[in-house]
Amino acid sequence: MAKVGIFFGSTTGVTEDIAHKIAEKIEGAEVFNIDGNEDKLEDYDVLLLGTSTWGFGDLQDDWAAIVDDLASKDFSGKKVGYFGSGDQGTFSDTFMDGIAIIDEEIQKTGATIIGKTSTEGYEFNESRAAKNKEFLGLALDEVNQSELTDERIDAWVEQIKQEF
Ligand SMILES: Cc1cc2nc3c(=O)[nH]c(=O)nc-3n(C[C@H](O)[C@H](O)[C@H](O)COP(=O)(O)O)c2cc1C
Repeated sequence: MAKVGIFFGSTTGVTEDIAHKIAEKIEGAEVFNIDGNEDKLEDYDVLLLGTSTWGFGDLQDDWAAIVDDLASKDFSGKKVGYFGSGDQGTFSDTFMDGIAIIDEEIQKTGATIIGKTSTEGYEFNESRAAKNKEFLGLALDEVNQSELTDERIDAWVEQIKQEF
């Protein structure tokens, strides 16, 4: 069975809670704060990377501290999925941008990206994490659409399990 590692960066705990919810649905998955655990990324076949976005389109601080190191890693043979939390109302021009900043580096590692999702059902102007009506990963908005979070997680986990 594929070894699944879930790594989050979270400033106020929102993405951390989401990481644990995802872990509950994937047998054997292990959860880590990316802060201090960057070296553990190597140990898993499937990496689920979770971040929030701060400032205007800035990566969450703990990810920002290590994101430049990612490009030098060899993740060929690994599958990588992204999940993020953001606010599509107040930050409608930079919704979920953090995911895209991580993805730019992961693209250099040889990993296969899994878990893209439709942008249908969201209302935002711009997102670096959205292309051709698809997000690079799972987009969650606990500020404006918290009632949709559980069903979005369920659907995404079912989707990525098919892609492991
Ligand atoms: C000052 C500030 C800036 C933010 N900037 C963005 C942003 O640019 N894009 C976005 O999608 N969300 C933005 N957010 C929303 C947070 O990313 C969101 O609340 C997130 O769930 C926080 O997750 P965390 O506690 O795991 O860090 C911002 C929130 C605050 C308070």
